[in-house]
Amino acid sequence: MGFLNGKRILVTGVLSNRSIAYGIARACHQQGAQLAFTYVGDRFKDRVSEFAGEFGSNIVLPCDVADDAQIEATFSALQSSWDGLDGLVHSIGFAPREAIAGDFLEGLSREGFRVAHDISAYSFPALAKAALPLLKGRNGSVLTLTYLGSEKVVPNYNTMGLAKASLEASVRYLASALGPLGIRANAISAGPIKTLAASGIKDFSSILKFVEAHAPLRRNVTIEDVGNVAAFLLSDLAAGITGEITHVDAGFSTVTPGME
Ligand SMILES: NC(=O)c1ccc[n+]([C@@H]2O[C@H](COP(=O)([O-])OP(=O)(O)OC[C@H]3O[C@@H](n4cnc5c(N)ncnc54)[C@H](O)[C@@H]3O)[C@@H](O)[C@H]2O)c1
Repeated sequence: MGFLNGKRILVTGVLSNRSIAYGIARACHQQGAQLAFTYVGDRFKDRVSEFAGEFGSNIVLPCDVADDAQIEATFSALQSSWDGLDGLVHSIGFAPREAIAGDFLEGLSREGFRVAHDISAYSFPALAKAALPLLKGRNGSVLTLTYLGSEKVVPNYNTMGLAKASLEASVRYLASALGPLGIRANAISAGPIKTLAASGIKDFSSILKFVEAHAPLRRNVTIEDVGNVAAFLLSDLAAGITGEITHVDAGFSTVTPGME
């Protein structure tokens, strides 16, 4: 028996066993949740199905958030397995490579900005909207993943920092829109973790070293650290928390590096 016993949670964004979404799925499974998963692109279907199997799930649905029709189809398909949803995990981010490398203005383009915001920011409220019929009446919640680069300048994060700022604003607007229905919206601002998405960011390993040297806990966080907080935020233990950005970053965002 765990604190998510009987809860049904849809997890997007599992791509590898290093994905933050994988850590979230594991923690939710350990706390007794039933899980469903999405994947992008047919070639990843088998891989995500294997991960789903690890967590006792056979609900694995295609969902490319760039495509409105796929978003709709995901929730119609989910409805044929589940009559309701208690949690939605949005663990999705993408920006074209030139938008997350080097000089901010050199890498800036209308198309790079559009894609980063479309995939990494718009998709969260869009998924929440599509999930609403299933979420209604169950006191559930929606959760996304953000990063410090929205609040402060982080080298190379560039256009993605702008997209994350938009994503964080959407958490507050979603909290306000969904609150009267008893549905909560939150984000975790995770410290840097070596995942496939993170490897797209230039010089990511130097960020990991810097955080380890300066964070109050003198270490980087893991997908277990993030997963455990996600499970808590998705549960009734967090019934009074909404519109909140919770930092799971070993305290890094609280210090002025070099002056700690
Ligand atoms: N790794 C970090 O250091 C870190 C820190 C803070 C926040 N985050 C955020 O965590 C989230 C998950 O990233 P991760 O680090 O686990 O990397 P990851 O590469 O494991 O996951 C990124 C996911 O985004 C999905 N995705 C990309 N384009 C998509 C699309 N069009 N439709 C649907 N899904 C799409 C990928 O399939 C993948 O599953 C992202 O929002 C990322 O910005 C990561």
